[in-house]
Amino acid sequence: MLKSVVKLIFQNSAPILFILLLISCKSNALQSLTDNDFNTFLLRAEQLNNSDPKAALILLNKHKEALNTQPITNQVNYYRIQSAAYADQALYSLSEASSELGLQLAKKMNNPSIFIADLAYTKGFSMENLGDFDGAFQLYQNGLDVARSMNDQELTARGLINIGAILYLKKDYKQSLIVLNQALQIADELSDDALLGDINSELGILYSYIGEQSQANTYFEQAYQYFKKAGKHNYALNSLNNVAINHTNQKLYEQAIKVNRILESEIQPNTSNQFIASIYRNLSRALLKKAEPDIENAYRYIILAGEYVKEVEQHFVKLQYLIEKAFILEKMENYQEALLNLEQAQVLLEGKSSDVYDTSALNLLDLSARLHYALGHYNQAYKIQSQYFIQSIAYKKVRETTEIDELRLQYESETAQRHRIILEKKQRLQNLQLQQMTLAAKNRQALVAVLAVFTLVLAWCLFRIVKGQRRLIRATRTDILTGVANRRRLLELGETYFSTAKSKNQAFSIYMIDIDFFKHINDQFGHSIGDKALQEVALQGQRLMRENDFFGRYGGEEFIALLPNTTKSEAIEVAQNLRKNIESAKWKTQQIKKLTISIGVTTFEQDNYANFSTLLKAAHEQLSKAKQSGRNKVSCDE
Ligand SMILES: Nc1nc2c(ncn2[C@@H]2O[C@H](COP(=O)(O)OP(=O)(O)OP(=O)(O)O)[C@@H](O)[C@H]2O)c(=O)[nH]1
Repeated sequence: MLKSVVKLIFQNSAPILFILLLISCKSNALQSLTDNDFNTFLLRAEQLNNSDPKAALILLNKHKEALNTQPITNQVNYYRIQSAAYADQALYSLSEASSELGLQLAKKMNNPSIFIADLAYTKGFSMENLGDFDGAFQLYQNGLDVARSMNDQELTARGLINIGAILYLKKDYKQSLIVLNQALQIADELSDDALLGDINSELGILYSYIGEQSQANTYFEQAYQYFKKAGKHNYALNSLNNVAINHTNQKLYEQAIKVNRILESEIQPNTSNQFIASIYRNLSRALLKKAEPDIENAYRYIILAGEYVKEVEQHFVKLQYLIEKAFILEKMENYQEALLNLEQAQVLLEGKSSDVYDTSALNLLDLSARLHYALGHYNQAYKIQSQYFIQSIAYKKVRETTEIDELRLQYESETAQRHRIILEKKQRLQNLQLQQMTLAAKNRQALVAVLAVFTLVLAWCLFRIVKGQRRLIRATRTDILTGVANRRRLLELGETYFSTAKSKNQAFSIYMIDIDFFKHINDQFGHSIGDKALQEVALQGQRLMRENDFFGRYGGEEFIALLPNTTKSEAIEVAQNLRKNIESAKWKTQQIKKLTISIGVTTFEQDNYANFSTLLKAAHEQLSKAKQSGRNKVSCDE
């Protein structure tokens, strides 16, 4: 079965070794097999592919001679398994060719078959990895049509996962989120651990793309657990690799190093080049960036990674490797060699217009300008820096048009950050130009004009940065629908209140609040009335809490209240008061005659809970108890 969504794939040794093995096995090939024997062998190959794709390929090749005598369905099935095994070894060109053979043969079949969907996904996956996103998207869509027409839920979910991945690669994050959630719904119904692992992986990557790194980590960790449950060791390790990359993205370099060391110890002779390269590249990056950089080892690992990158087919991996290496060489003050690496990277970048290359292109320009500056090529540095400035603005614009509001703000902050860095660099260059121009007295007037423009741009950009950051802070803390604090803000505050309570030895209580039978409101009056009800409850909830308490929306129809310096008995009293007031409230939304809420209460006192998340979990449990005991109730911990 194709595990199409995992981006870093395993179990591949050098293709040359693999070809030698194929040749050596050829002499043992069976000349002919009965239909039944052939089917049994295909089943074995498919099972083997789960644990060792390389061995599966050897087995498949052993029976290649018998293929021509087989019915068409068996032949198609053969290519389906073979192409999946190639993809699992990150041998994408071979996988693409094999799945194409399967699809050609499938045209001759009398009945439609789910094999076609599988083959289309595999071919699409290989194309995706080779950089052809549009082609891949089309194939995923074809496969999905087949899966749907045959009413195959698992394959439908796989199609959605594939499409979700292409969507985020094409920066359509909102649509990607929607499609992945459709897949999640199916996977939940099927309780399919492997599928759930895949979806969590993809959601992790999507969240990481939109800058929600801690949420991304949660998804990667969940993916790890699902894959372990599904017995997919390699995929579980892949999720761990994603965790490590995420740590690096979050600047948690020591943690990234720790996870990478675990991954390093898991490298086997048949681990894929792509995966080994990824571990070494990530280690190198973390070693370079940690508080006390270990440049020597960072260089050692990037060189090691280079040995494996050579064998990797993915253009993008090769490109990133060259840029990463140039970053290290810069730190080693080996500017010339760093530039040589960037020149090679530039060659790889040429003709690539896909969005995926945007950040690499920006990194390349940024570093290149720095290197030229360090080498004293000031004009060149200035030119490249300006190019960087223009491209990063264009990059920002493309993003702004395609994203939902909150995401856009996220990027505004990133762009503002980039602008700040550009400004700093521009300022450095400006100083430099100043020196040059001072020497050339004739150009003094021009210099003044340039400086004036720069100053204006500088002031304008600073103004934008401050404005953008303020807006961002507000938006990232507030729930869009109700205007009260959102989940992120609540969790941040909860952690703070918890540590204050712990250090001052004070009590701290929290409520987990849920509207009873809220689904009925949506079902009866529609979602927009449901939304209004949520807004009103949020308003009332905020109003009915005491001055120092904090009330916000946790998500869906769930709210949380944080009550610092509040003992259990006080908390219960306030909760009952809140519950009664909601029960008897008059609602502005006419359709709502009456609403009740259930409240789970937990109190931290005398170190009874280790941290905020266990306190929150306990409040959730109490909420369930309140629901079970009839709703419109307050339940508290012992
Ligand atoms: N209108 C609206 N509905 C939402 C929103 N978020 C979640 N919901 C709905 O809230 C409902 C929650 O339903 P359930 O979890 O089944 O619970 P319930 O009907 O409140 O019943 P109990 O909690 O068991 O008392 C679902 O129908 C969701 O679609 C939202 O932002 N707006």
